[in-house]
Amino acid sequence: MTARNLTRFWEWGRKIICVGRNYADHAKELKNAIPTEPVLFLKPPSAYLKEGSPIIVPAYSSNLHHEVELGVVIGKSGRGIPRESAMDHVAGYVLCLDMTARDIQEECKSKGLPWTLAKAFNTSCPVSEFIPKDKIPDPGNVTLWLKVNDQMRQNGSTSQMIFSIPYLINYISDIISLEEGDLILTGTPKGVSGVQEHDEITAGIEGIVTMSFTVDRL
Ligand SMILES: O=C(O)/C=C/C(=O)CC(=O)C(=O)O
Ligand SMILES: [Mg+2]
Repeated sequence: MTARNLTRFWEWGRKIICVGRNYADHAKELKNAIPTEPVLFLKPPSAYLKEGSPIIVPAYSSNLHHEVELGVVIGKSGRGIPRESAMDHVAGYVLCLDMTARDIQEECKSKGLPWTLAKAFNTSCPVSEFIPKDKIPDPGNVTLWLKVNDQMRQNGSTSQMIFSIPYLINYISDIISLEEGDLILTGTPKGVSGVQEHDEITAGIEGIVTMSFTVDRL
């Protein structure tokens, strides 16, 4: 695989590994305890969505939430990757939305069931264009923002992450081997809220990238 192909990594069919509750202010807004180790879940590659196509609210949900997140694109495979060399495995970044059927997630949590229906549905992972690694020299200190219909809902810095990107790469790769083209979603800052059919979501990494998606129902 060449670096050129990696700019369309979402077509490779690789894993999407998501980290939850990685910002204390978001954990608190959903009344969760601050985690002492990363909370992980997965999305399938069919969750990817590129600009130009709408986010589809799952028919079984009436409370779809946005979560803006920094995505880390893996460029070099590995398992048990030491924290010290973790950044050598990063090819670049994307801005991501971890679209979440919050009502279904609450139901799953109360029944002790996995979050698959809430997190892994088609179009649940809108992504920006690929951002080469050198465009973000310090991914631990960028501002993520998200607006719905031009109203600011989320605005936070990756400096607020509980577990850093090197920590996450080390932790995840001890459990799940990382491959070229995998994507790690690093969690969302506070301000998650509901979206409706016809809403427009705009999000950005300050000074680096912006993206927009509309919301639709089938
Ligand atoms: O535990 C909850 O109620 C919700 C957790 C999440 O949805 C976690 C995330 O996806 C996140 O923090 O980004
Ligand atoms: Mg999330």
